[in-house]
Amino acid sequence: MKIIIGSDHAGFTYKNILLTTLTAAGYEVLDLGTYTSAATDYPDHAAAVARAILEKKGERGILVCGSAVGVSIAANKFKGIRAGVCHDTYSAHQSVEHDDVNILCMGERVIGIELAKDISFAFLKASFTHEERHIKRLAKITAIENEEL
Ligand SMILES: O=C(CO)[C@H](O)[C@H](O)[C@H](O)COP(=O)(O)O
Repeated sequence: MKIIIGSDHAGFTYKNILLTTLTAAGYEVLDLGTYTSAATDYPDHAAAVARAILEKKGERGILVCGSAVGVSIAANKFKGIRAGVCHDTYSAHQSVEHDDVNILCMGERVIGIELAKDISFAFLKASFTHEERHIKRLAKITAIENEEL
C-alpha cells in the first residue's frame, strides 16, 4: 500500500519517525513535507496530502500537526477526503471500517510517538467493510459535499 505523509513544523519530528517506521514495515511512503523544522502553515501541507490522495498518488494519507485539528479541518475541505483525528487505536481502525477515512490526522503535542506508531498501523491495516448501512451514510456525506447553498 502506498502512503502519502505530511506535516507542519509542529508535526515534523513525528512525521519523520513515522516515515522511517512505515518504510521499514514495507509500506511505500511519499513524503510531501514539511522538510525542515522552520515554522510553516498547516493548510498548505494538508492540501498537498489531500490533493495527492485525490490524484491517486497513494491510497491513504497521514497528517501530523500540533493537535491534529488544523490539518483535519483543512483536509476535509476537499470533496472525497474523509480525514479523521484519531488518538486511539480503536478510532483508527473503526474510522476506516465504518467511515472509509482516507487520511489519518494526529497531534504531535497530544500523544506519544509509540502510540502514534500503533495508531498508524491500526489505520493502515483496516479496510472499509462495505456494509450497506455505512455505504448509505457515506452517500449522505457525499450529498452534503455536493449541496449548493
Ligand atoms: O495544532 C494545530 C492547531 O490545530 C496546528 O495545526 C498547528 O500545528 C499549530 O497551530 C502550530 O502552532 P505554533 O504555535 O505555530 O507552533
